[in-house]
Amino acid sequence: MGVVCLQGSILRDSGKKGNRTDMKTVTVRNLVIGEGIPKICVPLMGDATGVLAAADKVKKTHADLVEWRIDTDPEAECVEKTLKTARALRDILGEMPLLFTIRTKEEGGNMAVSPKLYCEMNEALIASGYIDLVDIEYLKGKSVRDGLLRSAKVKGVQTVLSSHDFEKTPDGKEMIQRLCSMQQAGADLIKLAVMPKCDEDVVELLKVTWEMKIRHPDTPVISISMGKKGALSRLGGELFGSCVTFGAYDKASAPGQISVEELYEILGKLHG
Ligand SMILES: O=C1C[C@@](O)(C(=O)O)C[C@@H](O)[C@@H]1O
Repeated sequence: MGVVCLQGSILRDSGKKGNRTDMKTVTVRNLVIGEGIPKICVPLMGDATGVLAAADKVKKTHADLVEWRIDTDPEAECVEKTLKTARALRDILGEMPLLFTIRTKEEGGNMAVSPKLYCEMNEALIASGYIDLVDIEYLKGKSVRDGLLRSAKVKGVQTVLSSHDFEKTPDGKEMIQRLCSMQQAGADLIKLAVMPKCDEDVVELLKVTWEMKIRHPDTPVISISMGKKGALSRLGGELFGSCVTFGAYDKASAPGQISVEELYEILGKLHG
């Protein structure tokens, strides 16, 4: 543990003492991600009827964007039905950005899916014109992720390369390497969610996030320390350099999520 030295090296070596960073931003519809208050993303879970009803309600909250967790839909494998729901979702959301996510079992989600179906579902949604962002799991491998990154680019869909560890928090060096590899793969946003076992794990994730902001600011980062212990990582993104925070509406999609309205209030207060 402890590969990242916050006070001593990062600030001095980078010559970036103070608030300056060259963090890039990503604009999705009217939403600028990567500057100011972290954007609040509300996951939508369950079957099509539940997702559409929740979308209608979430639209009236302070959410900035929504994540559609298709892996929580028992009929997710029917691509035709998913496209129909995507269209209805688009109509409800209007200009609110929509992130499409298949969170697979390997990464803590609900769907055991072959690489072939993973690609087919994502390709269909990318081509549909109904989604704005797509989550691509980094560990699905180079050919899967490169193919999807390419298709998304062609269709103007923005990409979130993601990596999750629901068991532990890897050491700082490994987390930096993972984030840098995802950055080099060419995603628009990169996301790392890990589980803390102790207080130091939370601090380590925050330090890693900070190091990315100072040393590797070319891609906006989303970082999460999950569970109750990691709450600070869902609130302190403006300082540490995490540009999106996931907040629950009625159902949390991961341990430790804070409700959307509570998040809105606290983020506003922290922003001052
Ligand atoms: O990757 C993430 C982050 C998350 O796991 C969280 O901890 O808030 C929630 C997921 O829905 C999302 O896809």
